[in-house]
Amino acid sequence: MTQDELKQAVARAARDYVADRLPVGAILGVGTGSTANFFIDEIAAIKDRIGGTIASSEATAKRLEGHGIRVLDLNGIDAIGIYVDGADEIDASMAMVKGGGGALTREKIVAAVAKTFVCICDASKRVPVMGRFPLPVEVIPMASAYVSRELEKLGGKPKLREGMVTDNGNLILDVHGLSITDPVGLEAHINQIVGVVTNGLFAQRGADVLLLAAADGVQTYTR
Ligand SMILES: O=C[C@H](O)[C@H](O)[C@H](O)COP(=O)(O)O
Repeated sequence: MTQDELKQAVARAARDYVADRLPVGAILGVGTGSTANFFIDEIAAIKDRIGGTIASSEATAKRLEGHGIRVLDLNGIDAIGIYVDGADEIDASMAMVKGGGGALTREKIVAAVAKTFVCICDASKRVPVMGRFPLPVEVIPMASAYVSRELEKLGGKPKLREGMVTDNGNLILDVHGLSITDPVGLEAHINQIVGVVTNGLFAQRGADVLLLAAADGVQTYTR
């Protein structure tokens, strides 16, 4: 199976998960990226039972609206039942690296509000130790050089993502060369550097459910 076929399979499994578990009329959080895009296309078929969605990026909002799926303002709602999103890496503790598409901050906000975080991935994303995928860090533009120096002190090699401005008007530093053996500690440590908006480690609030697609089918893991 190609990687796209695996993404399609896991997106279908996530649609079924939502159809089974999200109460009719409840709010669904929707992630960003190529796997999330397959999921958005799948949920068009069940849009009448979804009360509305919270999008984790402008691109996701546009795709949802293209299917006639209602996109709401997070400030107008107080609960999200399920949040479905992809990841760049996920480890055995269900901690993730996210932000390959630059949407990490809004994704982290939606994840914080959601009752259940369902991560959807193909099997290539599951790793024993995270860090091979460069860790994205969203920074306030005027602080990018300072934050880079601070990240170097942690042993990383930050690289400014060329041509990328986030939906929030900020920059992304991709930190190479980390071996993330303490995801919770590293997430907290990087987030306290002045000028960092947030980093792509989702460890303090990891996934609750992982739907993982491999050639022999989609497996479900729970935290
Ligand atoms: O900012 C992007 C998100 O964190 C994505 O969920 C992540 O990069 C995975 O994307 P994809 O499904 O395209 O591999």
